Amino acid sequence: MAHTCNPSTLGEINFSVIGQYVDYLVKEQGVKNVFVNGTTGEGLSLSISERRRVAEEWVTKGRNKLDQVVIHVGALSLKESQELAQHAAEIGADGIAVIAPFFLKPWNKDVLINFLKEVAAAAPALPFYYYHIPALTGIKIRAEELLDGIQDKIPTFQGLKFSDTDLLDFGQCVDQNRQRQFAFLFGVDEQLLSALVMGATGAVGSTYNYLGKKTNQMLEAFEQKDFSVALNYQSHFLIYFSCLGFGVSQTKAIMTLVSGIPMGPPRLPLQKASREFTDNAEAKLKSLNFLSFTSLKDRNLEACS
Ligand SMILES: CC(=O)N[C@@H]([C@@H](O)[C@H](O)[C@H](O)CO)[C@@H](O)CC(=O)C(=O)O
Repeated sequence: MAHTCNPSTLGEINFSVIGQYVDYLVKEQGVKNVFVNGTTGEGLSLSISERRRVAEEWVTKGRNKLDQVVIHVGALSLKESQELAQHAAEIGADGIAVIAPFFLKPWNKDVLINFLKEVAAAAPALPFYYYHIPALTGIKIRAEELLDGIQDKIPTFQGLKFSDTDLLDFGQCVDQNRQRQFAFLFGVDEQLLSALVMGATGAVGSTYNYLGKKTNQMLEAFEQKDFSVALNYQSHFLIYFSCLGFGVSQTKAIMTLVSGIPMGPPRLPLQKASREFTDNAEAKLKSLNFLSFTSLKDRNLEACS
């Protein structure tokens, strides 16, 4: 999500750079799938009308350029979630994703499914993804448990966006659904290689905004069974970047440095990355020759916007 650069205000969204952002992802990073209004995009910090407008911009500006625009429509209010789901269908999005409501919480799998089912029903023609991110929602229901029989309740269920480090749970999700054509999209970028081994079919993450090209090279090495090259990418780039800091504010600062597109500060309660962080990041990026990209490769990666 791009904001204007005035940290003393609410952090208004700078819609005008979304077209440029699409072009950057496609041409410079080889990323043609986007996940809009999720964690990195601070979707839960936006008003409903802002979320609608951001979704519209990505769908419009991405037309004939992006392969898939999936809109995160999760909200604490079922009605708001349904409104956003319906809106995503109306504007021609390719899918919707939903996190578990995290204030008044579903206390077991069936209750959570009941909530998800009602949201999915508001957009009955759109593929539906469950966005599993327990560290942020506090909902610890295992994804493997949730997936058991989910298509009977949610016929549009298409896959899982798994943003958790529990690779046992992830592996069981894959293993127990081998007969189904689900997408298993992994969301902990620094563990992607391990998740590929467990059967991930794609990845959604913040770092693909600026490491898409490098990650595509890792995916290619993995497909070629060139594991030492793949491991080299994973350790040199993703683990290295985790030392820089992977918070939403830091991602925006790094994205601005690498892409040249002003991402602006995040909205309160998040704080802008410190000057010290940005200077340090810039020096490291320069030493890695990371401040320019040229060629591209198209893979099953999604950037979070
Ligand atoms: C908690 C968090 O922000 N997780 C990120 C990761 O991409 C994360 O930034 C990365 O693995 C670095 O830790 C994504 O899973 C979030 C994401 O996909 C989104 O923005 O919706």
